[in-house]
Amino acid sequence: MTMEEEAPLHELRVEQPRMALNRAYTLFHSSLLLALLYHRATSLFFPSDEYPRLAVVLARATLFAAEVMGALLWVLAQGFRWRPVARTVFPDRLPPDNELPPIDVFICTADPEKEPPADVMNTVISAMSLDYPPEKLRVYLSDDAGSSLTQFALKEAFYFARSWLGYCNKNRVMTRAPEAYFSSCLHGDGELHGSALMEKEKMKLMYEDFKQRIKRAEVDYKLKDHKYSTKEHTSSIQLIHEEATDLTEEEKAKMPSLVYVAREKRRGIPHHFKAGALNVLLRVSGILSNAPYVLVLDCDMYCNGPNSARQAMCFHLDPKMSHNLAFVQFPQAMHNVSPSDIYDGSMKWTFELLWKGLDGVGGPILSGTCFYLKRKVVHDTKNIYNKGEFLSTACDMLQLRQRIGPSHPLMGAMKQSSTENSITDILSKGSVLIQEAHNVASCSYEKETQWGKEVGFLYDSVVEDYFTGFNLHCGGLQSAFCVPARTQFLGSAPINMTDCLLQSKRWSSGLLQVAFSRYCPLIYGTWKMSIPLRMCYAYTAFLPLSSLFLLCYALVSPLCFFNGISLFPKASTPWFLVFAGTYISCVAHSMCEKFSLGGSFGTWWSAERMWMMRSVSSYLLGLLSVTMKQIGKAEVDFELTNKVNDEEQAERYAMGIFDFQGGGVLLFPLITVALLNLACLIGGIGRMVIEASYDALLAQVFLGALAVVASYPIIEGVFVRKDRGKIPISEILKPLMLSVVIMSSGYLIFSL
Ligand SMILES: O=c1ccn([C@@H]2O[C@H](COP(=O)(O)OP(=O)(O)O[C@H]3O[C@H](CO)[C@@H](O)[C@H](O)[C@H]3O)[C@@H](O)[C@H]2O)c(=O)[nH]1
Ligand SMILES: [Mn+2]
Repeated sequence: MTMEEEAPLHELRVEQPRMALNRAYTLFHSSLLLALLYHRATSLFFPSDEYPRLAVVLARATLFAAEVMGALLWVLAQGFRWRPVARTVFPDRLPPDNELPPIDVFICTADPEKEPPADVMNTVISAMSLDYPPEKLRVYLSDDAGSSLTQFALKEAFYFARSWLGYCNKNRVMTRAPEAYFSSCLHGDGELHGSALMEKEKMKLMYEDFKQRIKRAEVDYKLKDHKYSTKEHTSSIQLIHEEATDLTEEEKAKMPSLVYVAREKRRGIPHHFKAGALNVLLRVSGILSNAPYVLVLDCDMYCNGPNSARQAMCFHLDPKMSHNLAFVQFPQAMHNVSPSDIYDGSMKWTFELLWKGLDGVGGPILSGTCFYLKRKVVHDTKNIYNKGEFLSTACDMLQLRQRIGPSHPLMGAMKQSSTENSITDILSKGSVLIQEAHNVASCSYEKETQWGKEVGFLYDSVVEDYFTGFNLHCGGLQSAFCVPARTQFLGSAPINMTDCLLQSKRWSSGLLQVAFSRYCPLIYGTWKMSIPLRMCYAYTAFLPLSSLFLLCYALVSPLCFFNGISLFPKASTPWFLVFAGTYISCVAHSMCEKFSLGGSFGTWWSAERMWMMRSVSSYLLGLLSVTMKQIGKAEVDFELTNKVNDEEQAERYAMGIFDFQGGGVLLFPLITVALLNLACLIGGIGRMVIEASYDALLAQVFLGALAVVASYPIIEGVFVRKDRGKIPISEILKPLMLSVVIMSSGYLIFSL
C-alpha cells in the first residue's frame, strides 16, 4: 500500500438517504407528469365538447405547450438530483510549505462609483492574508476603470496589510477582511482580553485611519473634478510592493506581492467585460509570476477564512485526480442577506443543493468567483489539443504565436509547466518584462489571436464563467466542489429590486446566448461529459425559458377565467386530482429541499415569489435582448451590479420591504401582469358566483389568487405605499394601458 492510499487528501461520500429519496421522487413525479400531459393531449385532440371554439382550443394548446416545456425543464433538472455528494478535505496531509505550488489571485473591479474602493480593498487585504506561504502568493487587482483613486487605495491597502497580516497571524484571526472583523466578532473570532484587546483597539484605529484616507481621497478627487474613472485609458501596471519604499526587504518578504493592473481601453474596441479583464490578468501574471494555479475573486467577494488555498490544493495536488481537474469551486455565500431574504439572494439552494448534485456527476459549473483554476487548462479552453496534453506541449512556436499573440516572454511562460520566477527575479531583469506586461495589456494585443475564442476565458457570452466551464467539461475535464465547515468566501447580494432583476437579466441573456448558439448543451461536443452533467448544463442554459411557461399561466389562465372558460378538469372529476397532485407534489418537494437547508416557510415563499417575478421580468427581458441580438438589433451588455450601501435602502431591506426605485422597464412586465391578474380575479369571481361554475373554474380561481398574492408587493408598491421605495404612479400608466388592451382583446377573442 502506498502512502497516498493510506492518507488521501480528500474523501467523497454519496449523500444518503438523499440520493435514494431523490430517485424515488423522480419516479413518482414523472408518472404524475405523464398522466397530466396524457390528459392534456387527449382533451386537446379529442375534446369532450363537440365543436369547441377556436379561441378555446388555442388557449388549451398554449397551456399544453407551456406544460410540455415545464415538464422538459423539470426532467433536465433531475440531473442535479441524480447523485448528490459531499466531500471532506484533509489539509494537514498536504506536503510541507516549501513544496506547495504558487498561486496568483485575480480580483476584478470595474467602477469605483458602483464598487466602493474601501470594500474592494477589503477583498484585496483578505486575499493577501490567506494562510499560504507569502512568497508563493501574488495578488493582482484588475481595475477596468483605470482609476487613480483605486490605485491610491491599493497602495494604502498594502501599508495597512503590513500590520494586519502580522496581527492576524499572531492572534489566529479567522475573519481576515478587516471590515467584517471589526464590525462583528461572530465569525469564529472570540472575545479578547487584556493586551490582546488593546492590540485589537490599536488595529481598529489603524483601520479607521486607513478608511478615512480613502474617504478623503474620494472627496478630493470629486472636488478637483477629477474624473476618477475614465472610459478610455492607457494600460497601467504597478508593482505596489516595489513602490512601498519605506518597508524593509524583510518586511516585504513576509507579504504577498501586490500588483495593480489596468488594461488599455479604447472606444470602439470591444473589451469583453470581465472575461476580457481576466484574460489580461492571465497574460500579465503569466509574464510576471506564472503561478500554476489561479484564484479568481469578484471585488465584492472577500475571503472569510484563511484556509481555502490549502483546501483547494487537497484536490489539485491529489495525484489521482489532478491530471484532469480543471478547477476547484467554492460556494458563493452572502454576508448581507436578511432573515426574510425577500430577494432570494442567499443562493443557498444553488450552492448547497444543486452544486452538490453537480459534484457527483462531473463537477460544479464554474461560478465566476471563488474558484481555484489550473492555469494550464485555459491555455486551451476548448481542449483542442486534448489527450491529457495541454497547449504548451502540444503545439510549436508558430502555432503558439497564432494562438496567444507575439509576446515571447508569454510564449515562454506558457511553454513552461510552472515558472521558477518570482516577481523579485523579474525585477532584477530590469524593466523589460514590465514593458512586456504593458504590451500584453493593450487593446490591440488580442487582435488575430485566439484569446476569448479558444484561449483564456471565453467571450461569446456575458456569463463567461458558465460558458468557459462548460467548454472545459466538454473537453473531458472535471471540477470539484469544496464546502468546508467554515464558509470561505462571502459576497454581497443585491438588496433592491432593480439590481436584483438586472443581475438575473444579465445572467439569463448570457445563458440564452449559449442555449441558442451552436454550443447548446443539448447537442454540443463529444459525449465525454456524463449525461446528468449535460442535463444540468442544459437546464441552466434553458432556465430563462421558464418565463414563457410562467407567462402562459399568468396571462392565458386569468383571461380565460375572466371570460368563464375552463382550462382544467372539473374539480369533481378524478383528473382534477392529477393536476392538483402535480402541483402539491412540486410545492411539497421544493419545501422539503428548502427546509433541509435550514430554510423557513417565509424564506421558501420569498424564493418562490422571486422566481415568479424573475421569470416575468428578468428572464423575459433577457430573452428579448438575446432575440434582438440574434436579429442584429442590439448588443448584450454586462450591466454592473451596484455595491454601494444606501442606508435607507438597507433599512427597508432589513425590514423585508421591497425597494422598487429605478426599476423602469424591469418593472413594466411585472406591473402589467399584476394588474391584469387582479382585474381578472375580481371580474372572474363575480362571473363564477353568478354562473355558479365553481366546479369548472376551481383550478383557475386558485391560480389567479396565487398570482395576486405573489404580486401583492407590486400592487402595494403602486397603490398603498408612500415611502421612497414605492413604484411612482407615473410608472404604472403604460402597464395599465397594456393590461387594459390585453383584457379587451381577450374579451373580444373569447366572445367570438
Ligand atoms: O467590464 C467589467 C464588468 C465587470 N467586471 C467585474 O466582474 C465582477 C462581477 O460583476 P458584478 O457586477 O458584481 O456581477 P454579478 O452579477 O454580481 O456577478 C456574477 O455573475 C457574473 C457573470 O455574469 C460572474 O462573472 C460573477 O463572478 C458572478 O458573481 C465584478 O468584480 C466586476 O468588477 C469587470 O472587471 N469588468
Ligand atoms: Mn457581484
